[in-house]
Amino acid sequence: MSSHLGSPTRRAALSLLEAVMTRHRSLEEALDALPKGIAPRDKAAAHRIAGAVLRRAGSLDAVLEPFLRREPPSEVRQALRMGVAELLLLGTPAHAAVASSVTLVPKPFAGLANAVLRRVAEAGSAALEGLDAERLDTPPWLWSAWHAAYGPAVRAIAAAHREEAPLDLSLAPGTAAPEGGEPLPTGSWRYPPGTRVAEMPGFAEGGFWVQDAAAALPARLLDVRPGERVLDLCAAPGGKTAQLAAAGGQVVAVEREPRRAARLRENLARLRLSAEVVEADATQWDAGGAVFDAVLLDAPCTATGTIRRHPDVPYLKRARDVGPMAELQRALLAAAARRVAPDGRLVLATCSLQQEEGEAHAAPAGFVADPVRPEELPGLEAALTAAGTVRTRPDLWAGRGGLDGFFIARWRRG
Ligand SMILES: C[S@@+](CC[C@H](N)C(=O)[O-])C[C@H]1O[C@@H](n2cnc3c(N)ncnc32)[C@H](O)[C@@H]1O
Repeated sequence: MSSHLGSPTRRAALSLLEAVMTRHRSLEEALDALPKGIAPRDKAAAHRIAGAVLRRAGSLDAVLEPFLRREPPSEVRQALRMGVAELLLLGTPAHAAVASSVTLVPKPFAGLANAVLRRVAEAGSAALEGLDAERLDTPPWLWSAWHAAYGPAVRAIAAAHREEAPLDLSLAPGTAAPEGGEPLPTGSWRYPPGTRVAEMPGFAEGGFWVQDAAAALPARLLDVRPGERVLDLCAAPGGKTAQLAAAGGQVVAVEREPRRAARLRENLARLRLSAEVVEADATQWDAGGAVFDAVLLDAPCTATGTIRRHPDVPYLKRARDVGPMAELQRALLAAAARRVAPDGRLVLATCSLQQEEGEAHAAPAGFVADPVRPEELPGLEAALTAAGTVRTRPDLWAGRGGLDGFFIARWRRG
């Protein structure tokens, strides 16, 4: 982080943190709500600072703890967290990190901020030593749920959430990968964290789209052949619709939110792929009796598998959200099953690490498991469960930049 980043960046970072941590808005919404005049470079830098604070807030608070006798106002706490993050995580020179955080707090707190951050700067990275960072930076309800589901691997999952995720691309058939990437055994291409896709050569021409390597698996496992009738339920922004259309499917894509459906159409237009986009609630949609050879349900979920990419998720979701989400998924799964042709197949995917939203889902009535085979998951055999479903986790492919956490099940009419 360069030392000359001015206050527009830090003011923007502070407003992002207030939006997410105090008002429980998503980081994406908060980024959209930043003043229009802010330069893209400042916006990206603000995003990076806010991301570092969201990922490590528990550790940052533990560093601040000895210096705070009473709870400061929320904006002061955020400015202090930002200062500590810049000092200890982002490599900002001490004088710039201290001075800029001090200017963010109301006058009566300037002395406190200055004194605290100087002390932290003196301690340097030693201030983080000995902390149980994995636990501190994970909300207790997620820690317990993951411990119950994955045992000691909870620590590796939490550690993976500290790292910024790489950029993964899916390529349309016949497209050459942009320079600087690494091919992954499952077919995606991986680029270093922070790579800006819209600036990559070929983006406007539409040969590729952003999609985590794990997010690319569900559509691949549906194994669509050219000309098949394919239904994509809960489709926007359309990464999976694009895969299904690129495989030659005659795709109907159903999405409930009009703004998201509009984005899906824009994305398909950029990619020069076609699908019939239907704006409807998939549980209510009247398909007029139509059935499909292959149905993909990428159901809405708590998204706890995407914390690496969305460090705001732990501040937006609560333990009590999981049950109702699983209930909605069951309703969507029943609706999806009704649209499967007599010899058709069905894939369910959720980007959650919560087992209620994954392993707990039973085959719909009249369906049997269509177990995924190891050769369908090259390099990712560890993600295959005994039941023939797929469970990816952020700590898989650890030396390679990790993966989002997905659950995938495949069934066919029995
Ligand atoms: C996990 S996201 C889908 C991501 C998408 N499949 C992709 O690959 O880009 C879930 C989507 O489901 C939509 N959704 C939620 N409930 C729905 C419903 N009842 N019917 C249709 N779409 C729904 C949400 O608006 C959201 O766009």
